[in-house]
Amino acid sequence: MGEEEGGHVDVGLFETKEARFRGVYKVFASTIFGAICLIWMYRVGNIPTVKSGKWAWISVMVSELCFGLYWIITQSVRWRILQQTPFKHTLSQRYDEENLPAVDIFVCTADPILEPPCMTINTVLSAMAYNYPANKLSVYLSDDGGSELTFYALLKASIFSKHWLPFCRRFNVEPMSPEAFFAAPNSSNNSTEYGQAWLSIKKLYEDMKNEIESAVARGRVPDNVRNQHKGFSEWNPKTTKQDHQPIVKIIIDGRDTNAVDEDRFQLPRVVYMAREKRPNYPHHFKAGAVNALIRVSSEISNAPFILNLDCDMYPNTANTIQEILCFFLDETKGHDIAYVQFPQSYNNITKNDHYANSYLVSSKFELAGICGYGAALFCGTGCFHRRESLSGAYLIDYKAKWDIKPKINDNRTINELNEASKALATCTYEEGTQWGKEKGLVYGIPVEDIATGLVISCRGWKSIYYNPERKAFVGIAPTTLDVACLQHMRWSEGMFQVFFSKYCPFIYGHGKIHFGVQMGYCNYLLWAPMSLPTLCYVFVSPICLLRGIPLFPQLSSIWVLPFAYAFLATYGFSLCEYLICGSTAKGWWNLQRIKFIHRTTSYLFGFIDTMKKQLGLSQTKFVITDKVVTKDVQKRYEQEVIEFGGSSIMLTILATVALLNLFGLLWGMKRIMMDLEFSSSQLMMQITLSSLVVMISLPVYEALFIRSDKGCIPSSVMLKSIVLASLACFLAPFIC
Ligand SMILES: O=c1ccn([C@@H]2O[C@H](COP(=O)(O)OP(=O)(O)O[C@H]3O[C@H](CO)[C@@H](O)[C@H](O)[C@H]3O)[C@@H](O)[C@H]2O)c(=O)[nH]1
Ligand SMILES: [Mn+2]
Repeated sequence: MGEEEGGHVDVGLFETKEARFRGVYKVFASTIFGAICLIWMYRVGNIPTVKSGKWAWISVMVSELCFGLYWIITQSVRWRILQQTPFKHTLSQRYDEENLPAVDIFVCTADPILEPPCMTINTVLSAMAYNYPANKLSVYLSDDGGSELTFYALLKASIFSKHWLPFCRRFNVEPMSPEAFFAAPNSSNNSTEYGQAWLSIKKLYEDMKNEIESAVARGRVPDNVRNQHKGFSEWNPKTTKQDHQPIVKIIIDGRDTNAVDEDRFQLPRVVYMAREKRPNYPHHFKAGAVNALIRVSSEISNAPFILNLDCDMYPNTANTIQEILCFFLDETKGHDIAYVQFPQSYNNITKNDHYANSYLVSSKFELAGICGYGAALFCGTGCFHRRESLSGAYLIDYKAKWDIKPKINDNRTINELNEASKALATCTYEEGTQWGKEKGLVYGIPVEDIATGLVISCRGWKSIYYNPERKAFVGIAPTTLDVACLQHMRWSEGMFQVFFSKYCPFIYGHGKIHFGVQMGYCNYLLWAPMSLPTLCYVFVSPICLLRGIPLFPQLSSIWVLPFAYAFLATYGFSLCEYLICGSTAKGWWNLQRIKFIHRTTSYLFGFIDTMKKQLGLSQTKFVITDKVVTKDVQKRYEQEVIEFGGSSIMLTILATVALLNLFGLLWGMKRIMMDLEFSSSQLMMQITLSSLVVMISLPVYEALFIRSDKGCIPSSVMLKSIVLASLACFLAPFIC
């Protein structure tokens, strides 16, 4: 039964294959579903009639109802996992350079301190170095920081590109990001042509990097440079991140035949944009930036395909554009495709991934599983869009227009183009228009990407999730718990807001997207509320343990089986999935810890913030993640030591849960040892649960009581959590 043949679904420029063994999985999943139903039956049938323990029982029952329903919702993404294979060679046979469509690449940055300009230009340089006809390639940098430092860095990068691009071309360099390339161990040999070129290009890079970094350290660009480029006249002492006029500067003009590299090959177009910002106008964060880019680029190059990138996510493979064109240009199915999303990968993951940043299982199975129903999640970066789909078109109205000619014959001067574009990047431009609603990225939600992807899918478009063997885009993952929690808080909050908004997949998507996609979205949209049942479980169970109130069947009862089976089977399966992705068992254990931490802290605050927003008590915000690490922190990161610190409320909750379960465990053990008459086996499952929490919290105890480095938990948090946990023990008789 079950083993399905991985058959060909179609032929053309790309091929789709279904993963095997899904039939076996369906049988397995039904056994778990059976166990969940039995657990629910047990709970409903055994509600205590006496007062003591009744509410605890009911709260655990409701939690289990939530866990069960959430498990059911997450099933759709495991039923039809698709793998895509593009045929680049067929593409190159059918399309010569002349016929290939133009591509616009957007890079977003928002703060020269949190996102160092050197990092940003590495992304720009990698994008410029795509192995793609330069006259068809334009790179736009949106600078929401409105910083002359970023502009300066981009100017420097445009000069360096004249050497870097030929170097990449000559030696087929990958990754095309100079920083990543030089950081990788290399076997350069000074005597070879490559060795010589390597040395001299490295020196050029280091010089440029030093100049940019020292300007950033001083906080301003050198005066002599300022006089060399008239672009700097846009900045004056009053210019701030929140208050400045629109700035658009074409740095390399794609039409200019003199804009060539040292091998006299044409350079791709490079444009700097800082949209207008005024304190009394909402700017809608990244969504606002991308929408301004969509308009500005339509004025300058108007390429039919757009690649969206975060400043920290650099292109890692030179032929990616050819690969995605295989999807878009496929004769039979290509015209339905709105976007092609790649997984997010990071280059700073440690061996056992102690912040669980690699999202291995999501990337390999879940996201590919949603694609099984014809849709992909838009994840903000590493995504190629068809311009029309991003500008609000419905599939029905769309006529294949990919062969729109790039605007090479535009006779306007650079200045005229700059000025015309500026008008599209003002604060007032969007007033009374459909931008942010029907057009472009959706406003008002901190995960603009997820909401936008959903809206596009509901307009009839298909989308593809493509996970190639070699990572196509590589970024920087958070290196402290604080940043990781902030990011997850924004995500969980944003996604829960989508659930609550008019974009709720079950309502907005009803009849427009497959039910499997609706469920697939909810896998992520419901992170925030799932914090409540988790917290209930890890608070109520140890408190009842302290009071000697059993919440689970005793070991001799047959009802233990569904509990044990549901637990062991789901976690066993999750471990297998993780190991199949090629990581370690310790990595899986770390993932469980981080999930536990997020569910008890980040998601709780994400939930609270969503509620506040629903009640009109707070506004949408987007906290940018810090991409800079100090040496000290970097060292602990490499040693896989968790960097606590940051929000003390989150840490207090975390420490209180850890201590409460420790108390519960010790007390429960004592009960068993002292009171043999007491049916100790009734408490065994609670003891097991608390010991699991204790085991997973070992680094928390360590950070509370043993560590003394800067990444430990501060003593004020320690005191607060001891008081809170003791109070909970003390109040236990009144709570349960
Ligand atoms: O006002 C803003 C705020 C952010 N950004 C840019 O948005 C990107 C993502 O910001 P980051 O702080 O790195 O957030 P992440 O959590 O790493 O980003 C993920 O999640 C976001 C939604 O929460 C998506 O927008 C991103 O594409 C996705 O990579 C960065 O390039 C920023 O420069 C702006 O351009 N303007
Ligand atoms: Mn990021």
